[in-house]
Amino acid sequence: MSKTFEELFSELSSKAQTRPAGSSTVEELDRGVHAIGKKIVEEASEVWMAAEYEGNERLAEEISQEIYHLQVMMIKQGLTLDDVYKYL
Ligand SMILES: N=c1c2ncn([C@@H]3O[C@H](COP(=O)(O)OP(=O)(O)OP(=O)(O)O)[C@@H](O)[C@H]3O)c2ncn1[C@@H]1O[C@H](COP(=O)(O)O)[C@@H](O)[C@H]1O
Repeated sequence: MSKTFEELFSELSSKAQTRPAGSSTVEELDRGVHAIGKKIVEEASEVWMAAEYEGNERLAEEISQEIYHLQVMMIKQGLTLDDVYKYL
């Protein structure tokens, strides 16, 4: 099911609070900043490779994953959307 950036952030924030069993977000938050940072870097390289070699469908998917991991980092560190938006 598709969602907006804001809807995803709201969903992930709720999962961080309620910690439902089986949530990949809860697992990633528990792995910590170092592990989340590695996912962000890994996905960044996948975005790059998709743009160069794999076509726009794959690129869109990789960008969605990067957005997801960036949002997990925001939540881990207690950032709000406005904390980031103020720099846009
Ligand atoms: N959008 C995402 C999302 N994007 C990425 N991921 C996680 O990131 C992992 C993908 O990382 P990898 O790139 O290592 O996986 P991969 O198999 O190598 O994938 P490719 O890059 O090769 O395509 C997945 O296994 C998920 O754990 C996501 N996990 C959850 N969401 C959404 O977050 C919400 C909450 O999910 P849960 O916390 O699982 O309930 C739901 O709306 C989900 O759709």
